[in-house]
Amino acid sequence: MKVNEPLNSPKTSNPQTYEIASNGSSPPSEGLSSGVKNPTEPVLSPKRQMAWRVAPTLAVSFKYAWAGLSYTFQTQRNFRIHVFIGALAIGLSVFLHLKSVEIAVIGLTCGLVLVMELLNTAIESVVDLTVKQTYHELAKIAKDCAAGAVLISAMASVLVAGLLILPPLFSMIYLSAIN
Ligand SMILES: Nc1ncnc2c1ncn2[C@@H]1O[C@H](COP(=O)(O)OP(=O)(O)OP(=O)(O)O)[C@@H](O)[C@H]1O
Repeated sequence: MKVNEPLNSPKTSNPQTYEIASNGSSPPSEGLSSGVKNPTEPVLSPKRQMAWRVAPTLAVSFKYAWAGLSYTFQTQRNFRIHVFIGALAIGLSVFLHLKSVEIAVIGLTCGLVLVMELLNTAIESVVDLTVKQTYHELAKIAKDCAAGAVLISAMASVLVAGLLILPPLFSMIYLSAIN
């Protein structure tokens, strides 16, 4: 796609043009060195000029991350259920003296479910921000796919728990019943 000078730049009699790659990536900056600004620059700038606010320090970044976790915990029932089940699974793994690598796999799987829930919440918020209370087929696809991602991760965690936790748990219950 041919792109002329950015809208906010002064018009010249011989406007320079550059090619935007068909895959959407930005053109090389060397070709823009003669005063023609790349219109995508504010978006791609490390300073993120499109952002309303950028966290100035690492501590502030953590504060915002905690705010996201806190929001999701308070508003999403499924997230609270997954936190509870995850804590239970890791607690049981330690109680049953599973191998370190097994506890690590269970921890990673529980973490994956929580991450998916957080991303699901983020996507829901962006979709609601975009379409508000109107129906849109693409909004439905975005939300349904995000919910599907959570479902897949939850099913994987059930499989992992079934393989790693249930056998030693049942043998412990069986042994304590016959003794
Ligand atoms: N703006 C919209 N346009 C079209 N369909 C929508 C829209 N908003 C929601 N939906 C449909 O309603 C379903 C439920 O929406 P909701 O916002 O509660 O997402 P959800 O993933 O079910 O939420 P949660 O993860 O909290 O259970 C979506 O999966 C989607 O199919």
